[in-house]
Amino acid sequence: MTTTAPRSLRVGVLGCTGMVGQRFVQLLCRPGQPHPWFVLTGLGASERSAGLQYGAASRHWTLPTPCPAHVAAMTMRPCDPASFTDCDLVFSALDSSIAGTVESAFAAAGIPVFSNSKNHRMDENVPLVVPLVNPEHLHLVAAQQREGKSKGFIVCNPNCSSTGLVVVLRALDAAFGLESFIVTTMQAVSGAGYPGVSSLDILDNVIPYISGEEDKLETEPSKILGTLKPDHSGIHPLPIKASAMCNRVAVIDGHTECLSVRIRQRDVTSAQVQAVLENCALPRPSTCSVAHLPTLGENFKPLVAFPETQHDRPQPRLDRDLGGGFTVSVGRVRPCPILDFKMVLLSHNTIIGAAGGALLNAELAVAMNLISAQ
Ligand SMILES: NC(=O)C1=CN([C@@H]2O[C@H](COP(=O)(O)OP(=O)(O)OC[C@H]3O[C@@H](n4cnc5c(N)ncnc54)[C@H](OP(=O)(O)O)[C@@H]3O)[C@@H](O)[C@H]2O)C=CC1
Ligand SMILES: N[C@@H](CC(=O)OP(=O)(O)O)C(=O)O
Repeated sequence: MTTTAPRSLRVGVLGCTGMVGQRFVQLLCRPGQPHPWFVLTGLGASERSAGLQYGAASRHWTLPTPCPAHVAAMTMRPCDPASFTDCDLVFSALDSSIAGTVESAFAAAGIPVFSNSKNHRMDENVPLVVPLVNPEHLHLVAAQQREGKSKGFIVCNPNCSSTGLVVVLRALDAAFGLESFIVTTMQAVSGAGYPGVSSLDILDNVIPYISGEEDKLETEPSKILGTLKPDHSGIHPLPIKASAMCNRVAVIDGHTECLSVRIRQRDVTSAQVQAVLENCALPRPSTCSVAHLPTLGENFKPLVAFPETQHDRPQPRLDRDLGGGFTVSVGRVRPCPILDFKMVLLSHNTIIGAAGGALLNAELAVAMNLISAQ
């Protein structure tokens, strides 16, 4: 099978007016460089936006590139499957208060859903996929299709802080065996959506609480780093102990995380850990090549490891756009006097941590022949 043949699937974006929804529009409709496989056909958000043109409904445009004129002129639809029957798949960037039921309704109606929301992430037969880490988990969708008697399904990407974290943890687990970790996050304001945290709360400040976040960082990595059961009915989670502390900081985009790990292998040096991170490669599932997905350029690197000489990296302003926002970065690798090693990592929360991750998951599903035109 090939992952490079041109395709033309019609896609919708649910929750298209928000921080993540706008990223979907940007990634799908780059000026002069439309997505080679996906044509943006349907846009949906709340009843407040239905019937408006996208340009008017998304008037709080938050990205530095303008909204493409042809998208600004599209008419918004309500988020029900009957309004998206012309779409072969949908991306969901819906508020979690509504995402659970809406996404289930689309899957039941036969429309595959690639979701950013937390609602279905830990469902037994829903794959929780970071394409740079566990692409083979996508095979779980067959169990959903059997159960729901529908060609629809739901694929989730994890919490935006879990995403960068598991790219690093996977490399360490594969090389040395991972036993436990402690992570402290410094999360950008774009993670809270629009309008998010008030400027009077966040300027000149750090807020040491993000509702529900620590629990996700302590549970999602075990599922993502787990093993697909041989009958593709679920995941055996990786047994790891985890502790997370999450903070909101006055950064626009890019989540920074201080990580300490305990590994199983003894007598490992910092130089060996550094070498493993520097040589981190894309996973190679048997069914397709992640390296040939159209959104990832030639020679894409999932992880950039800064050497000891660049001891003040990664930094969000300098490094969040590495690899177009799809590359995770790590630095300051050194021994930890309590666990074994400590380091700092960074990932773009609305690109690889949200819309970009879901876009790669959909490309992967197409490459694995899990999706057909309606
Ligand atoms: N921001 C980030 O870094 C990340 C976000 N996520 C998740 O992605 C999802 C979107 O996040 P984000 O873009 O930040 O959120 P925003 O608050 O910026 O956007 C929410 C979107 O949901 C729509 N919406 C709200 N209520 C309803 C409703 N009742 N029916 C239909 N649509 C509705 C809004 O439409 P309208 O404009 O019409 O109100 C808007 O399009 C959330 O579930 C979030 O948890 C996941 C990873 C990272
Ligand atoms: N809570 C994350 C973003 C987010 O929406 O996460 P989740 O999809 O897990 O609720 C942040 O604030 O940065």
